[in-house]
Amino acid sequence: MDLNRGISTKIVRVNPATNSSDDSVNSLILPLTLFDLRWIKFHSNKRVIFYRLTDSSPESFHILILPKLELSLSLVLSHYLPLAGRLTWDPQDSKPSIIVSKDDTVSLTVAVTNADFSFLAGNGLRPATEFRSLVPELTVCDDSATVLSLQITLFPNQVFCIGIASHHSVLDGKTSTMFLKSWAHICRLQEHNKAIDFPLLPEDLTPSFDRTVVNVPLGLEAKMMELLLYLSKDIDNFRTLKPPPISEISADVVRVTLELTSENVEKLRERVKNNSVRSLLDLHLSTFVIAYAYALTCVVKARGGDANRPVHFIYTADLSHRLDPQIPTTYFGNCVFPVGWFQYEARTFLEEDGFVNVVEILSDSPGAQIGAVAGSTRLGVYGSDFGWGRPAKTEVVSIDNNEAFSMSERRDEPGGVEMGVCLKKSEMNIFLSLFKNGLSD
Ligand SMILES: CC(C)(COP(=O)(O)OP(=O)(O)OC[C@H]1O[C@@H](n2cnc3c(N)ncnc32)[C@H](O)[C@@H]1OP(=O)(O)O)[C@@H](O)C(=O)NCCC(=O)NCCSC(=O)CC(=O)O
Repeated sequence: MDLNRGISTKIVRVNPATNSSDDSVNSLILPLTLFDLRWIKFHSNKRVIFYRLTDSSPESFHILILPKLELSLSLVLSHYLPLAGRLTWDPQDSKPSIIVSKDDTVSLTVAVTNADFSFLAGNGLRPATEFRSLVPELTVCDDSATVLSLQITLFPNQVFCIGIASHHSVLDGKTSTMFLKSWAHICRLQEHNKAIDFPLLPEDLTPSFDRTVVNVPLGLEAKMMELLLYLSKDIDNFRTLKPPPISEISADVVRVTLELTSENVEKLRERVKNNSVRSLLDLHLSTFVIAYAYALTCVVKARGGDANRPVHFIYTADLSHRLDPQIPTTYFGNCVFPVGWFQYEARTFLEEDGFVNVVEILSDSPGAQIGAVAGSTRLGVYGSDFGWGRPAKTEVVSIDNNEAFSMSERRDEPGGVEMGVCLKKSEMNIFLSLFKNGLSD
């Protein structure tokens, strides 16, 4: 593993805890639904979450904290068994399934680094490449892929981070955050010395694996496989779980974290109301639309270039409460689907009213394709407390290669939005000046 700044690592395999009197944790097959299938050839979602410990030394991290994290991981995996399994596409099957076998484990990399936490977990400009070494890879081959891979990295001065790589066809943002909160919940029980052999999870964190709740018309899955074939860049080798190759991240790509306060959002909202020719009833002026339209307009303007060049933009919608019947909030699996626009040219964004134009577009009904906003302000990722306080910072690492934004709630204030953006340094400087100046206009 290429690790910056003197990281040392070891890899441990964590198995789902089994009750010695119960040998039922043997094997499990979980089919993919329509909403899972859309993501089978996607690159893994990668997130890193930084925690600041209160009173610890590297010794106590290894002696006390790491064992608690490992034990609670093993316990939580017994509730989330599919995460120990593999996405598997057998030659005789028309679609992949999740298969868990008796001795399946999750890979946990344990690393120690002397990188500067306050720099990496700050909001300023940071080389995007530095985050790669904090999150492990999934193992993917043509007919099989691991579902979850974890890394815990200890920094100097009582800080550690958890890096999570997950397969999008198994976990969407809601399910992956639920898993994280469940792990944190069980770890907190250990931390408070309430160690119980097999702790139950609260109802809102107990995953439901019942696939029959996804009630979609028969035949849509076959249509989805046709769509994937159509979108595949390698039609001759369609039956592979390997995602299309992506180019290496260039060394001049930098990451920044931006916040829009509720006041910023309100001001931008007023700007749309005052400048749009549309009736207010035709505008969807949510925080999400305002933030996405604003940031995207600044990115397109920062790149400049030919006003006729196409600009494709996309987001992912959670359909769980939009289906009839609705899907329970504890359902384990994807309920998200990508929504996108492909017919616009850069000029729409470059005009003086570019931001207002994009709000109007996002207010309309969509077409469909891949996603470019990772995360959501609704997932509550800053609520994942393992017993040492809320995260100091979270980053979606995987936005560094697909021009996506990440979104989450703000850590310290209600309302507004925290966004992550990765751009080449030269574009980033222009983007930041547009973003900041636009808020003070
Ligand atoms: C399609 C959307 C993005 C559109 O969002 P909008 O906010 O514009 O529109 P909306 O109709 O949903 O909401 C309108 C207003 O109601 C509020 N609102 C609605 N439902 C809410 C809820 N459950 N909790 C809190 N607020 C809610 C919104 O905050 C907003 O108010 P206000 O204006 O005040 O905010 C969203 O509905 C959605 O589906 N979000 C979830 C997307 C998601 O799950 N992403 C993760 C993808 S997977 C992924 O990325 C991988 C990973 O993370 O691992």
